Amino acid sequence: MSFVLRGVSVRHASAERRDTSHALSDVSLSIDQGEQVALIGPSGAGKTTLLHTLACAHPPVSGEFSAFGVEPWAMKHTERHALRARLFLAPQTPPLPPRQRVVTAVLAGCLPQWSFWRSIASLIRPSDAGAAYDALARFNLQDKLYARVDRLSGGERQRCGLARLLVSKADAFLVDEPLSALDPALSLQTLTTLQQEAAARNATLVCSLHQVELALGNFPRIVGLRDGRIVFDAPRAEVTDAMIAALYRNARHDEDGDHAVQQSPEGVCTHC
Ligand SMILES: Nc1ncnc2c1ncn2[C@@H]1O[C@H](COP(=O)(O)OP(=O)(O)OP(=O)(O)O)[C@@H](O)[C@H]1O
Repeated sequence: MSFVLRGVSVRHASAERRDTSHALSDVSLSIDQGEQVALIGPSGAGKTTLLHTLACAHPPVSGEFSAFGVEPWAMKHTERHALRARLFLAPQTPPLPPRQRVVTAVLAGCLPQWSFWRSIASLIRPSDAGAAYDALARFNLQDKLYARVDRLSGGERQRCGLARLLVSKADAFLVDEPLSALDPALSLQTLTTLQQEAAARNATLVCSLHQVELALGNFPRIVGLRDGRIVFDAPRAEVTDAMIAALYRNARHDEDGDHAVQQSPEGVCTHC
């Protein structure tokens, strides 16, 4: 089992003190090694928080959480650090130093398995440019190997961040909205590459997506989150249009207070 959460609640350390709500509330979830799971839900639902919790970045305020059979928050800091090397968290906006060459940025994905001295040496002369080239080629970015990161487009930067994941040796890929800067054709190609890599090494893939169609069309298991809670956790064949509509229903009222607005997953008002 990759991850087990039982009644997990998470509160952001930077949340306002008077704000007593939780970013995740009473979340229970089990994810097997090698499973591929899509997280969907409206903005602010808690998808990123859940991914960060799985990556051992946020300690739960209550509940039980284990990753690969151990409890990260009961471990020593150094042990937890070692555990994190098995988890690759790909944020929506990858933290790539702007003046760095793409090759160096991609090879940062190897740092958890490299020695200190090899890591330092690779900053001066990339120690495995071939691996970076191969990873970039899977996203059609091989010609950017020696480009500077700040000369990449948003979509290229996003795929450069994902190429890091390919060179890592992680056992779980935790990927936050990997397609937000990509056009539809590139989105499908990028998602396919991620899924193929996860399947080839039996890595667990948990991926948050705003593209509900892509989630339903490509992932065997769908978890719907809203207001920090799991609304449904089902095989894709069991996810109905009504479940999706309820997940994204926006019950806010306009200024007159009498016009309930419903939003589709793409944020288009379907009521008017
Ligand atoms: N650093 C933070 N400090 C305080 N509250 C936060 C922080 N990050 C997120 N939150 C709050 O936690 C809740 C869940 O946010 P989260 O980013 O996990 O949602 P999300 O589903 O990933 O949203 P989106 O689809 O917009 O990225 C929201 O209410 C958000 O305002």
